Order: sequence, then C-alpha cells, then structure tokens
Amino acid sequence: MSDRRPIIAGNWKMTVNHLEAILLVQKLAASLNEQQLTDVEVVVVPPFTALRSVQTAIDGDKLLIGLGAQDLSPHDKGAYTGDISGSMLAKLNCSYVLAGHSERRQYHHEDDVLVNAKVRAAFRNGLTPILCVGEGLEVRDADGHVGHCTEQVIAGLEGLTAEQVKKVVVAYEPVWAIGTGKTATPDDAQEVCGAIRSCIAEAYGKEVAEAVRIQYGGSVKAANIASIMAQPDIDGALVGGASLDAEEFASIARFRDHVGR
Ligand SMILES: O=C[C@H](O)COP(=O)(O)O
Repeated sequence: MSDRRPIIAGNWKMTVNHLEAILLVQKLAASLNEQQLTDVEVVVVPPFTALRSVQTAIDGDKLLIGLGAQDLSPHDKGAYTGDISGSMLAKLNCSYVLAGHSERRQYHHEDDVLVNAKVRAAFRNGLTPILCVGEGLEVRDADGHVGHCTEQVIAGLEGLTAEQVKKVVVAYEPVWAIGTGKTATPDDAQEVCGAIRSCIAEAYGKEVAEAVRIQYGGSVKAANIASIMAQPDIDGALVGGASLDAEEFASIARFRDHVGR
C-alpha cells in the first residue's frame, strides 16, 4: 500500500440549502469517529450558499472534516458577476476546490484551457484543486478513454511547478458512470488511474507522480468502495449521490472495514 493518505470527498452538487447542509455535516460527524478521520481525509463539498454555514459547524465543533467548493473563477477579483473567487473560498477556510467537474464541462462548456486557469487560480489562493477528468460513453466505446483522460490531466496541469503538481488531487470520473448506478469495474478504473499516474511521471518525474492522489468517482457506494480502493493507483473517491446519506458516506469513509483492503 502506498503512503498517500486516502481522500474521500462528498460532492453535494446543487441538492441542499444551507439549513439542510448543516444537518448533513452534523449527521456525518456523528457517524464517523476520530480514528477514521486521521487515517482517511474526509472532505465535504457543499454548494456555495452553504459553505459559510458548514464552515461554522466544522469550526465550532472542531470537526476533523475538510471543506471544499464546487468551482471557482479563474480571476482573482473584479467585474465578474456571479463568479466566486479563490480568495473568497480561502477566507471561508476551504482547503479544496473542484476544477473541471464533468457537469461544468458539459453544461457550462468549460474546456481544458479554462479548467487549467481555474487550477492555477486555486494555487494562487492557497487552495488545493481537485482536477476532474473523464470520458463520455462514445469515447469509451471507441476505446479512446485512456488518451482522452491523460490529455485532460496534462492540459489541466499546464504551467504548474512540480511541487504544485504533487499537491493536486486528480478525480477520474467516467461521465457514463456518474449518477447512473453504472460503476466502472475496479480494473477499468485502475486502467485509467494507472495511466494518469504514468503520464504525470513522464511529464514531471516519478517522485512527483507517486505523490499525486487520484480519486475514482461515479456511482461509488459502501458496497463497491473496498474493491475500488484495493486498486494500486486509486487513493480515494469523489462521491455524489451517496454522500447525501450521512450513514452511507461514513461507511464509504470506513472502506478499510470492508472486505477487500
Ligand atoms: O462528483 C461526484 C460525481 O459526479 C459522482 O456522482 P455519483 O456518485 O452520484 O455518481
């Protein structure tokens, strides 16, 4: 097993208001124990409007749960109506921010250049980007998934220093597995995650690649997390639907208790 610390993140997407978010983080804290929270990094990623409330709950109760945001502007300040800057997120004690989630790429036409600008904005503001990549069904059916995902990773990391690359979390999420109940098999997930680590090693060296944490995302649940985490190049999960159920999400974070690892 590698010494990379596993990271299990729950992306709440646009599903909860700030009151529901407070309840959810409190239930989650009650379902986890401190031992689990030191072995595994658990992060919640609420919508923007709930970040302040969740941050207050985490800080007030000294919960060992990390906070992330779902997106950020590539700009640091200015006349960008509707956008949220990295410095605003850092001020709310966010440690992580998603960049290039497939729903942003699909519904907001975010391309690799914009995603890369967001990754760099994250670092400028002391945030760790979770760079999301993944192929659609057509690309997978045409057997282009490995090349597609490694190109997205290299484009997303453009202009970063080796030390920054080491800190990046990459989330491999095959688009056809998101919210569909279809999980990639552990071997499918490992194939792409292994290729991602190899392409980072080629570009930045083996030491850098060995430090990068790579998550799998797409219909992760308690029943399948152990076999996913048993893969050598998978260091965590980016969980959508199942993270809205505190017990289920806590059970995912306890993946070591499940058979298979
Ligand atoms: O960010 C999370 C992913 O989009 C996965 O969502 P899901 O677990 O509902 O398939």
